[in-house]
Amino acid sequence: MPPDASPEPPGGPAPAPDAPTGPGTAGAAVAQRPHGIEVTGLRRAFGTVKALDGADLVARAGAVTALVGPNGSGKTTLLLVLAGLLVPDSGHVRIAGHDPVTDNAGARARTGWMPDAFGTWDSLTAREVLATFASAYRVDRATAAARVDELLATVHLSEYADQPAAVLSRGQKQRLGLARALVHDPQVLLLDEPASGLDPRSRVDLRILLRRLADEGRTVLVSSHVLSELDEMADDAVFLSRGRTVVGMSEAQVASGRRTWHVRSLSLTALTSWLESTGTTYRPDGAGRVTDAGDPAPAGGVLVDVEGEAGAAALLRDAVAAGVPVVSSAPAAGALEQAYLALEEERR
Ligand SMILES: Nc1ncnc2c1ncn2[C@@H]1O[C@H](COP(=O)(O)OP(=O)(O)OP(=O)(O)O)[C@@H](O)[C@H]1O
Repeated sequence: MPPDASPEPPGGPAPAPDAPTGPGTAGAAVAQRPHGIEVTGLRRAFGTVKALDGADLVARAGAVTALVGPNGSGKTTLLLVLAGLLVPDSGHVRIAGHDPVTDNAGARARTGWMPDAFGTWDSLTAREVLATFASAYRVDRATAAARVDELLATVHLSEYADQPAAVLSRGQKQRLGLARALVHDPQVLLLDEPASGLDPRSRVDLRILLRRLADEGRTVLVSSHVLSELDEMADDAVFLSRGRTVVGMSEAQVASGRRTWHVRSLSLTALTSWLESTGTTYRPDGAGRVTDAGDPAPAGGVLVDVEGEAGAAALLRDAVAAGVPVVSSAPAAGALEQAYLALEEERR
């Protein structure tokens, strides 16, 4: 049996979650909900390798938080500890107010975990896989049957409901893994590289679903190497490096940092002359966008570093006021990617 496919959480079956969504109960449940994820000073070593070396993290309820870091920085180890599947050496963890070490069942009842590769029992049908997990989480039969059908539809697997999981493609298994993570209506979602193996349509669906789950008041923590994807879905970001949190940022902080913008003009000469006259440094965009080698005023673009979105707005305003025929001005890369690269640069 794959390690992540255990139907029964370690420490015994989880009690039913305390976040009912039925009519008349949701408001009270939301009001009582403890908030998000809190991690302080988390350490976990494998022999001499310090996978987590004093990591701190806060992920808010009602928001999608991106967990970002290079290979081997400890993201999966952190998610395994949060999911109650790995005991830390030291540190403090709260999942919706519950400690996964001292109250493993309580924490896991409130946590939906999607590993980077979802191992299923290949002889069970997709419906049976979800029903088995629902039963392990003590979801009552009638509720479970309805929720399984609803989740299969949500992840576009209804037509495979009665097919053995063995026939599912990698991307379809990922989607089944996402449904599995949601089967007990958890308050906190932990997703390790959820988009890997998904086709473009499924990635868009995933983004919309995660936004909806956060809007419902859940805490969503998602790791991915595809920063452009995280950019589009995350409200906050936590950067991990060598087992430590290097920085936690809100969306507003990420947007206000120094970033490279790509500015394109109908006349490259007019643009570069104006930038030089204002003392603004720029770099060629490397795109070879000159439209006509013989054109005395070819169109083209440059890269300019500016302070946040306010700096970009000021640059555009001043260029247009000076008569530069600007046709576009946009970030050269996503905010998370630029923040990540800047941090990497600092660490060298
Ligand atoms: N079970 C294990 N036994 C020994 N070392 C481990 C184990 N799990 C993780 N490590 C080590 O701990 C460090 C952190 O690994 P982890 O998988 O948490 O990183 P990651 O940020 O998820 O990496 P990636 O982005 O490549 O998935 C790495 O040096 C890794 O080799």
